[in-house]
Amino acid sequence: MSGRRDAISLEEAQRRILAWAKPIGADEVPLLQAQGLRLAEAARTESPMPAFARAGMDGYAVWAADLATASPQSPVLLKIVEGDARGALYYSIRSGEAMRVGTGGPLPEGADTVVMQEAVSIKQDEDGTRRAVFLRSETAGRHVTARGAEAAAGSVLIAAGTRIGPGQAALLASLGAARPCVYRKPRIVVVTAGDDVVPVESEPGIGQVRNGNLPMLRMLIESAAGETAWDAHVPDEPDQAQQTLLRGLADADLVIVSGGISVGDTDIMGRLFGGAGPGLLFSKLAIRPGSASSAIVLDGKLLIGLSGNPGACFAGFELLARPAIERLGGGSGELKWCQARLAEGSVKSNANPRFLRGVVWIEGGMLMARPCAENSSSGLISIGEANALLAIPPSAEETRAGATIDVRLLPGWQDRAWQ
Ligand SMILES: Nc1nc2c(c(=O)[nH]1)N[C@H]1C(S)=C(S)[C@@H](COP(=O)(O)OP(=O)(O)OC[C@H]3O[C@@H](n4cnc5c(N)ncnc54)[C@H](O)[C@@H]3O)O[C@H]1N2
Ligand code: MOO
Repeated sequence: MSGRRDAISLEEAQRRILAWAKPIGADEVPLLQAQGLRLAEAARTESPMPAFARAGMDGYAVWAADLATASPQSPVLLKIVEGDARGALYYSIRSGEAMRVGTGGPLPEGADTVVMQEAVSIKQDEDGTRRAVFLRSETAGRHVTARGAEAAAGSVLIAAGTRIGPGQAALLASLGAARPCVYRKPRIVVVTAGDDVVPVESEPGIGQVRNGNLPMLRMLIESAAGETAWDAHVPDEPDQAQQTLLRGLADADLVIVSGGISVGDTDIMGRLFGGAGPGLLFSKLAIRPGSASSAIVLDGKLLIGLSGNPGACFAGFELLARPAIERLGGGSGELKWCQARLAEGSVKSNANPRFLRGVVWIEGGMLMARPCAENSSSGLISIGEANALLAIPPSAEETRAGATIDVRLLPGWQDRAWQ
């Protein structure tokens, strides 16, 4: 058996994965536990935002027209009427009056403007009446946020599917959403495979390596807002591998396998992808690295097979597993690309698109990119160095410095981009 498999394009592979993956359900959770999850229902405001016209400064609420003629030579004096200490929700002023207001407090009815207290002096008449003295006119509406200035009643403030971060938390809290309804966190089982892979605590024998893909995949899953239900390592023993996979499929929303997926004699997972069974989505991709990536639906669950080669495993996760996890968690799963200028040297093109681990940075307001050294499928160091995947289009020629290429920014890419 040659083990020959038909390659499909990355776009087609992503389409097949996303056609299968659907959000797995939604729950109400305490607001703080919603961090990083996606909102399942749009958040609306029932009242206008803000709900009342609000003072932007500590000072005096006035009717701006009263100050039209104010100047140092001809001050305008307005009678101070009393509000409460924090503002004057139930108070109103008339022409000729001013009222003390605090930052964030409601504007009294009749007022349209706030004058900062630094620009106002107070004068007391003999009968005890206090007057505010204004030396300048003021534009109507100054230092006032109108009722509904941010949003009208009934507006959608956060669209369904939005990931919840600090800004969304502030908004949800202001709406009283103590337990927002969010898409469930996808539960993932990670299975690494191969007699040649030993636990991190062990001393590798000849031809063996430590299991670096396991912590890498677990952290990648975390960065995609998924959670690892459990992980396991299986030796090159088909029955054990099958048992583990079946258990994984029963427990998880998605199973990710690393290693043993190719056509070699010991590639136990590869046998799964070798036949063209009904659930097989693909078993080879026309990309480098990551060409051995595979996917199959078994027992109604998705199983993604990634290369054991660390660099290819990483690329396969970013291009296939991340979109699947995003989609299961209520996102679109669509990978966004932007453009960067290739900074130095030239990059060898291939008959298939290449997705190189690279570094992007900002220089003169432009996004620049360079591939990491040792960008092979088995490369390890470049995974830690990369903050982007650089898409090198297929071509007979090399891609030269100065060319504009598509780049996929990796989570936390800014940390490096500004260094
Ligand atoms: N005749 C063919 N051979 C290969 C093909 C092919 O189409 N025809 N595809 C090649 C490509 S592309 C890749 S990528 C690899 C995929 O191999 P496997 O996924 O089966 O990976 P393994 O053989 O299990 O391991 C490869 C390599 O990676 C190391 N490894 C494995 N697991 C881990 C781990 N958890 N942590 C760290 N390193 C790991 C392992 O020691 C091997 O060195 O197949 C090509 N061959
Ligand atoms: O999946 Mo393999 O990486 O193309 O090296």
